Amino acid sequence: MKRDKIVIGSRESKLAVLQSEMVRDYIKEKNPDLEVEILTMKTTGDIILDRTLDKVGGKGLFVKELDKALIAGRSILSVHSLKDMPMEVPEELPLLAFSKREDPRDVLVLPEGASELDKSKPLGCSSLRRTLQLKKLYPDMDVRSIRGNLQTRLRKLDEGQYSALILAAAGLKRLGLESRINRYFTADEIIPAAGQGILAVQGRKGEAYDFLEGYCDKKDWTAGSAERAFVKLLDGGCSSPVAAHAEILGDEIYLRGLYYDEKDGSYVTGTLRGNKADAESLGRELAETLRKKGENR
Ligand SMILES: NCc1[nH]cc(CCC(=O)O)c1CC(=O)O
Repeated sequence: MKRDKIVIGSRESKLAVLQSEMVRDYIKEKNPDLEVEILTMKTTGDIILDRTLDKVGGKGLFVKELDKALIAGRSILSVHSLKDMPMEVPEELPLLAFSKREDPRDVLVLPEGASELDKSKPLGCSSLRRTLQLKKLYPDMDVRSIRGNLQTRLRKLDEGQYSALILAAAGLKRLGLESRINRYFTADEIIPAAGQGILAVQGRKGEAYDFLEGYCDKKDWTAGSAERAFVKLLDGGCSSPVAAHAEILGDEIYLRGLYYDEKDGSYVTGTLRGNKADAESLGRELAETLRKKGENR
């Protein structure tokens, strides 16, 4: 059946809509006769804003409502930030494609007009992954949790409650806010979340998706898959502090991982190199190695 219209499900934040529009624009360019609509909705993660994500608990806080729309046929695709996706996706809602990755690094953002870090105020960040790694970089500073979408967080920063925020470069760059970045953390200073900077396109089993042809970036599909295999083995969700980052250099994959030990609140990191054809098994191998390293300390 030839379709003349499709609907993309999206979170309703400015960044989420912008990301869905990026996928829409690709589809429109390749399929000029196809009408593409974006259906926005609020997710649990957007509604509960008074607690950090690890305290809200559960997996898939940013995806459930989009899954429901897909299953009910109100949409044919969902566009997500890959890093917000649980490691297990429902069998009937497979991941179809990963975008080319935007800058995967975390960055420091100062209040509007500030030129250096005011160490008397706390750093603001929303994840335990960042909090843990920041303690090593800024041992003499407090870290306080901050929630809400990017615009909300930046407003709180500019109102003077925080010395700086730690955010993903990807979101800021997509929103045209790159000029607010004061410092980039290397992937060794702060290991990014698995999938950071990649968009995931999710669909419904049994549908034809020829209109998406050519969208998936092979290199970043490999990198994202290795990162997710690492996290999956350690059973981390979007709110877990597990971190993983993969770089593809020719035929080689270079993996970095962070494993957090819930029992004593400490973490270990490590790296692994191998052939990119073994991306997922290398991700699992690094996860096993780090779990043992954590347990034997
Ligand atoms: N958890 C929210 C979220 N999900 C994806 C991004 C950034 C975009 C991306 O990683 O692709 C952000 C904002 C942030 O962490 O600063």
